[in-house]
Amino acid sequence: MSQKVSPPPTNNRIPTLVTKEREFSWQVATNLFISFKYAWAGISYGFKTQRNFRIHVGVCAVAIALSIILHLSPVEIAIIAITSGLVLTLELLNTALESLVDLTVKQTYHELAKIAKDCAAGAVLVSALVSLLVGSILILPPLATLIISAF
Ligand SMILES: Nc1ncnc2c1ncn2[C@@H]1O[C@H](COP(=O)(O)OP(=O)(O)OP(=O)(O)O)[C@@H](O)[C@H]1O
Repeated sequence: MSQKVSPPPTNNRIPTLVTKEREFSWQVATNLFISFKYAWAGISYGFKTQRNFRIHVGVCAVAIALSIILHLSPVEIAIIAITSGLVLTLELLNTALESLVDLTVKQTYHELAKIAKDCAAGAVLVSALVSLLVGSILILPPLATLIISAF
């Protein structure tokens, strides 16, 4: 089966897409404070609209709190913080990608839209499972010791 292949972009077309002015953007943050404001708006949108994001925030907060209460080593706490941060980051990227797909195809079915959304959701799931595994390995033994010693 033959497939149509587009030619590579010619050199004189590339610079228009890579200018500092970002002419295709509707608005550009003018300073660092405004950039933080928009980043916070994204996190806030994720928290308000995505049930999975709220669940992950809760689970990550409990995992980090437990690792501090159980006096895990700084490296162990850092590992739990990194894996937690990865899950939350991927959840926000998943939300961003969902919005982009919806913006592109609206309410029409498209096989590529399905692949994009399924893969993004899969990335979140992989990170959540790894995070669960890491949390269980580091938190469960000292937690079990604490519970047993209490009886
Ligand atoms: N335009 C589309 N074309 C084809 N399949 C789609 C389309 N929109 C959604 N789907 C399918 O429906 C599933 C659910 O879509 P949705 O937009 O809720 O994404 P999601 O990643 O499951 O959402 P969330 O992360 O919020 O649970 C997608 O994983 C995909 O398989």
